[in-house]
Amino acid sequence: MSTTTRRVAEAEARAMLRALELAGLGVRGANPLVGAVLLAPDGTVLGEGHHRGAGTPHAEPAALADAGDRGHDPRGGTMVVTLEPCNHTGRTGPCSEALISAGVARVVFAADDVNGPAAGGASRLRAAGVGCVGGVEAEASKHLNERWTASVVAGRPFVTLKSAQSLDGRVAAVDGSSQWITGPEARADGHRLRALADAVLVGSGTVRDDDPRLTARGGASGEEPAAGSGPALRVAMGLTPVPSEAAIRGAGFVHLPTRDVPAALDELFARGVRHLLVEGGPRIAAAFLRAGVVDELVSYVAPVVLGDGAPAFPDLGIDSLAAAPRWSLDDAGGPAVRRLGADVRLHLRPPPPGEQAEPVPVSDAGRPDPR
Ligand SMILES: NC(=O)C1=CN([C@@H]2O[C@H](COP(=O)(O)OP(=O)(O)OC[C@H]3O[C@@H](n4cnc5c(N)ncnc54)[C@H](OP(=O)(O)O)[C@@H]3O)[C@@H](O)[C@H]2O)C=CC1
Ligand SMILES: Nc1c(N[C@@H]2O[C@H](COP(=O)(O)O)[C@@H](O)[C@H]2O)[nH]c(=O)[nH]c1=O
Repeated sequence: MSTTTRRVAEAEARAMLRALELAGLGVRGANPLVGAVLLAPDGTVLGEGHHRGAGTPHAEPAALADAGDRGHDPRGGTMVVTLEPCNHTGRTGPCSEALISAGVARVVFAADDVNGPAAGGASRLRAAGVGCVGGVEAEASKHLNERWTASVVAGRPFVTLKSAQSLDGRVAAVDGSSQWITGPEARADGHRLRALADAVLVGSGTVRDDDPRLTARGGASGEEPAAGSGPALRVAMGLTPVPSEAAIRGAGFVHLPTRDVPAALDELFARGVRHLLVEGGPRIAAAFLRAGVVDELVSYVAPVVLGDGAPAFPDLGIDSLAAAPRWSLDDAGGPAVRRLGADVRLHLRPPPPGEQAEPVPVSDAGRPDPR
């Protein structure tokens, strides 16, 4: 191997590690976390980019744009990216075509794209004469997007669970009051979570007790959302009819008269939901946890003790510490632990599939089946 070839190979290896770092700046949801670094033929960095969430440019066009902003010519360069470039028009155009048009000569990517409609970028690039190498740091990229991949393979939305709880893990006081446990900064952040999702879901109990609107409003000031600032759907789940005067009703309202979590996810997926935010209440949260479909958890913890109020996640059937799943802090999209006013925000990822507690069979009453 010549010195130049070795230098370029080392630059590509470094660029992949940087691309993985950039990927982690994105937000979890309907799309995977992806980062990209564009190199000149001699290995110099021309541009960097990452995907910032569904509907925004993918990592490769972001890196091309960054190179353009820095006055660099991408022609003949190498795009180093953590996921196989997409080959379809989804919420944005195909990255394979963007790379071909830009005159990029070589693409080095980490993991294959498991998302059927988007896959095939590598073949398209090779057919256009672009050198294409996959599998570099593939395990690191797969680890980053483990839960997103699981949701795509299962053909269901990516599920974010949110809870706003007290120091002792309660989401309501004994009398059912819960507004507000957390302060304005944490609630504003919760509204940003809503805006990121395609749908926000609560159970019948929350509809009855809170009469929530579930819109993504401008935080503490409480103004209504700008048109199109999501979520597209507001969902009530449970057998109880939703009163005609309920605040959740209106354009984008869906009632799912079921207690079956997989059936609810199927229905929402069929309606185009790729990212679902579950806002509770506690029995719905527990049902999604029991079904093993929670892909990330955002918990806002307030410095208040509520004693015997409703626990955040009841009836999980966990009877020993050894059987309790241990979540890990997730720094994707910003620090996993953040101070928001008087409260703390925790961003967590579930244990890997092999270490998950088995889904608990659930009876018709929505409680764990004692069998
Ligand atoms: N602090 C926080 O973050 C939040 C707090 N809350 C608080 O929680 C309390 C309400 O709690 P809760 O009644 O548990 O509310 P839920 O929203 O969890 O509603 C529970 C109801 O959901 C329906 N349901 C649908 N599928 C299932 C399933 N698989 N398993 C169990 N139930 C299912 C059932 O109603 P049906 O009979 O119609 O089928 C059930 O009674 C209120 O005090 C509210 O203020 C609520 C949300 C967030
Ligand atoms: N109590 C509580 C939350 N509760 C959630 O907010 C819902 C009300 O939404 P809306 O009607 O749109 O304002 C409520 O039903 C529940 O899902 N959220 C928080 O960030 N902090 C809190 O302390």
